[in-house]
Parts: sequence; structure tokens; C-alpha cells
Amino acid sequence: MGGMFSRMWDQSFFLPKPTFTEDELPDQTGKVHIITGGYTGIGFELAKMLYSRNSTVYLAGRSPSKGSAAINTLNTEFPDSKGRVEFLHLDLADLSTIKASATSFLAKETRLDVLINNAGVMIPPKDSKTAQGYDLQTGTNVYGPFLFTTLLLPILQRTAQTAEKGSVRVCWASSIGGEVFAPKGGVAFGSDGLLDSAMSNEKLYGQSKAASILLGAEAAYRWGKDGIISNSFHPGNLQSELQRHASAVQRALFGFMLHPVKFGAYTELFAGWSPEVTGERNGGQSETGPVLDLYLIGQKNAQESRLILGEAHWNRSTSASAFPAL
Ligand SMILES: NC(=O)c1ccc[n+]([C@@H]2O[C@H](COP(=O)([O-])OP(=O)(O)OC[C@H]3O[C@@H](n4cnc5c(N)ncnc54)[C@H](O)[C@@H]3O)[C@@H](O)[C@H]2O)c1
Repeated sequence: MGGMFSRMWDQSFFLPKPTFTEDELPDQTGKVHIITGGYTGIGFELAKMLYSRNSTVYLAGRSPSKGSAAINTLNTEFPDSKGRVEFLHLDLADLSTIKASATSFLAKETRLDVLINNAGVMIPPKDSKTAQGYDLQTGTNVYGPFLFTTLLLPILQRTAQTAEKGSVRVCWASSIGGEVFAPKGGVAFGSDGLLDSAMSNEKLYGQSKAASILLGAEAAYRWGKDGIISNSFHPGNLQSELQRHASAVQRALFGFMLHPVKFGAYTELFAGWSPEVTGERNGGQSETGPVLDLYLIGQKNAQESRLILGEAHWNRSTSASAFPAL
């Protein structure tokens, strides 16, 4: 826990200069990327970076109007981009619609280079549920991304067969909340394999984000052999709308330590595109497979910022039993 607080302190007051920005990102012509929640917050800043480098970017989310507003902004800000930006309807809180989202993407594209599972919700009103009746945070942050990614696995695998080594990736947005509320035992799955929705809202958020680490690690373990890199990351503590459900007290307590949202996009850019991310842990394949988890402190030092959350929670048997169908 002490380490966690010192990292939180570092992130709040000693934000270093990012080392991998859009200037370092090679031209992305011909590459296809999906960012869930790509039309707001961190995801939208990342979309700008990718679109400015001629990428095809799908902004996946629930609101067509917010999607088209974001597309207009991108086209206005980057009129010279040779890329393409599209809205993809995706409601992670309704499992029954996710297949349609994946199908619609697969009907249009023949490759998928990077999937950024960025969308998430934090401390909505207690007892908010998904369409299927799961706790909203768990459904949106864990079950939805898990299903969406699984449906896209075949196209990721196909892309990895011909793409440059290490360039096909799935990245999962975790949070320092994953460490705060799951410091030792990882994730508290009930006997039904689901997160226990009787927990406090804050704990459920943290547990859902710890589950994102397990998902990232398990996906790396299972899909590394197919040439797919999977990692999870804490984007940083940022001034986005994620705090929309926070109380005035929570905002006052934490507001001062938040940084511009673009820094979170640098974290995602690093996780999804930096050549420093090789998918190999400790320089080679360990017993747990080619796992790389990121806990980026503004990318101060990739080596130093690597891992932490995943190291703390990674346990092959935990993730394997938690996600047997992966
Ligand atoms: N901002 C921070 O300080 C911070 C810290 C740690 C982790 N994160 C994580 O980073 C990610 C991005 O957050 P952000 O800060 O940009 O906040 P944000 O609220 O701007 O972005 C979240 C996005 O997720 C989308 N979303 C929510 N429910 C959805 C659903 N059911 N289906 C599809 N999309 C849905 C929202 O519409 C929005 O576009 C989240 O996963 C968040 O938990 C953020």
C-alpha cells in the first residue's frame, strides 16, 4: 500500500514529460483502430493523435450525435489527414447489442490493428444495472469489453499474421482504483463467477478495474502465441468527465491532483503503439506468459512504470478461473 500512495503522490505532483507522443508515432496509413468511448475524454484525445497520423479510427460508443460531433471536430482540426474516422455504435452495458457492434465493424473492415478498451463508468448511482441486470460498473468496465474483444479476436489474429511484429494489440483501461480497492487478493468474484454487487460503489469501481488487469493479463497469456500484445494501464489522474457522478466532497478532495486529459491519451498511445512495449515480461516469457501491464506515471520511464498493478495482482490461476471462457 505504501508504494501505491507514493505512486499516487508522484502522479499528482511530479508529472513528467511524456516520452512517446504523436510526434514519435509513425504514419498510420492503412492501420485500423477502435477506441471505445473514443468521442470523449482520454479516448477523444487519443483519436486526435491517431487521426493526425492518417489512421482509420473507429469511435465506439452509445451516442451517434456525440460521435458525429467528434468526427466533425476531427475533420476540422485535421483537414489534411488522409485517415478515416467512423462512429461505431456500442453499448457495453447491454451484452445483447455488442454482437451487432462487432458484426457491423467486421462487415466494413478486413483488419484491426489496435483495440483500446477505454470506455468506462465510475461510481454511478448505487444499484445502477446493465440491461442484463449486472452491476453497471462491472458490466460496462469488465463484461462488455470482454465480450466485445472476444468477438473481435479472429480479426485481430488474422491481422497479426501479416502485420509488423508487436503492432497488433488490445489495451485495457484499468485504474489506480484497482490497486486501492483490491490491494492483496485481486478480485472478489462470487461463487457465480461475477463480482458481488453488494460492495460499495467505490469498491466495485476498484474491483472492476482490478478485473481489467486480470483480463489484460489473461488475454496476453492466451493470445500472445497469436502475436497479439495485451496490456492494461492506469492512464493517470485526469480532468475528464469521469468524475461526473462524484460528490462535491470527492471532487474537492481529489480535484486538485488531476492533470489535463491529454496526458491520459499519451498513456494509451504508449500502451498501444510504443515500440518499447514488446509484450515480453522481464525480458522474456515467464511462467505466466508474455504479460506486460503498465502503470504509467506519465511515461517517466517505461521500465520503471511497467507493471506494478499487474505484478501485484497477477495470478494465473485467478485469471484462468475468473475468465474460463476467454
Ligand atoms: N480520468 C481519470 O482520472 C481516470 C483514472 C483512471 C482510469 N480512468 C479510466 O479511463 C477510461 C476513460 O475515462 P475518461 O477519463 O476519458 O472518462 P470519460 O467519462 O470521458 O470517458 C468514458 C467513456 O466511456 C463511455 N461509456 C460509458 N459507458 C458506456 C457504455 N455503456 N457503452 C459504451 N461506452 C460507454 C462514455 O460515454 C465515455 O465516452 C475509463 O475506463 C476510466 O475508468 C480514468
